[in-house]
Amino acid sequence: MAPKVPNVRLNNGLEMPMLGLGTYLATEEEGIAAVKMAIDEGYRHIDTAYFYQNENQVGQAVRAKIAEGLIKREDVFIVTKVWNTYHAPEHVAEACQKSLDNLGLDYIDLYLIHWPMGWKFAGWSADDLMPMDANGKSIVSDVDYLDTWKAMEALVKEGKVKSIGVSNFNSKQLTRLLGNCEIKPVTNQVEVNPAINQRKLIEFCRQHDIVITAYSPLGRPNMADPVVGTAGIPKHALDDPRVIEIGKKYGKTAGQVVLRYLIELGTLPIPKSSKLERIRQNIDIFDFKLTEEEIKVMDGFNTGGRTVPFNFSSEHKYFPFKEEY
Ligand SMILES: NC(=O)C1=CN([C@@H]2O[C@H](COP(=O)(O)OP(=O)(O)OC[C@H]3O[C@@H](n4cnc5c(N)ncnc54)[C@H](OP(=O)(O)O)[C@@H]3O)[C@@H](O)[C@H]2O)C=CC1
Ligand SMILES: O=C1CO[C@H](CO)[C@@H](O)[C@@H]1O
Repeated sequence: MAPKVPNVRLNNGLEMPMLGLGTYLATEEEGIAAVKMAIDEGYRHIDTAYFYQNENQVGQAVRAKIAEGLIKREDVFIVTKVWNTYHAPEHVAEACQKSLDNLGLDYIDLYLIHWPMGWKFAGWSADDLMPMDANGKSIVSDVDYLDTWKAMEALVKEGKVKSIGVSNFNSKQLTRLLGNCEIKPVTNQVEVNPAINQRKLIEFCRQHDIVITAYSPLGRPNMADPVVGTAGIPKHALDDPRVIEIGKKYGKTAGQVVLRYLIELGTLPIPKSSKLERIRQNIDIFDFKLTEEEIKVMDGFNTGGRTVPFNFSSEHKYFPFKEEY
């Protein structure tokens, strides 16, 4: 039987599976196959984004599994995100509708502001998503994320999305949002892995009843990314003999130990894989627990180094990574 993933209760009373499938760079046939395999293996939470240009594939896979009778729509938690070029309130509803159309679904479980920084609107096609100046810096817009948020709240009221949240927000930005919103964000999706364990941001969010979704939970081993390359990739724990040794004790791989560590931290990891063996492994982490000693070993990898530093937008007034957390 496929492992069952526990749910967490969100601050709006809805539930969200504690682990999901990441899909960045899983496009075309690979994307469809990965999501189908994941659903077969027990995943009930899928993370995508307009920016990934694979909502269509995610939707195809989910709808196929519904048609097969394996799941019902309400059994699966679909997360997608409004991209930086669509922050103007007049673009948010259209961006959401495009995501719904791409997915072929009539509601989104969780819709996130992908980054706090708004960029210049350049169009709706894949080529329009990264407006850059001659120096390779993103061309900004001055939209305030509080205005974007109001448009997100309207989507909840219209029933197009069940929950809303943010991604890549720091604690100051969250504080400002919490002081100016009608609907609280249910999650902040940020990078969390042993190299950047985010203990302070996790504690801050816990105090405000916001769950942390952990992106790049494995530190993107061997992944070449067209946006940030491999330059930002911090040394990860996967090859470390101590982590491999901890895994042996439980009959688990180093990857499973890393993902379990993120669960112990209280986060919701969304590892990406398109390979059946890893899709299976990455969800099979709910039958063991790390000891305090083992958690200390994992804490020892924390350097604060980011896989996704996003430096080309560092001059934006809402660039999030200049604050400590
Ligand atoms: N909000 C945001 O700004 C961001 C959100 N995200 C989201 O988070 C998801 C996960 O993060 P991502 O950046 O993809 O990085 P991950 O840390 O999930 O790493 C993915 C890479 O690790 C490989 N891999 C998967 N499982 C294992 C394993 N058990 N052992 C060794 N290697 C493994 C995958 O290869 P293979 O497929 O060949 O198995 C892939 O190359 C994204 O896919 C996306 O959905 C990510 C970045 C930013
Ligand atoms: O979600 C994401 C996936 O990774 C990309 C580049 O590394 C990011 O731009 C983006 O935020």
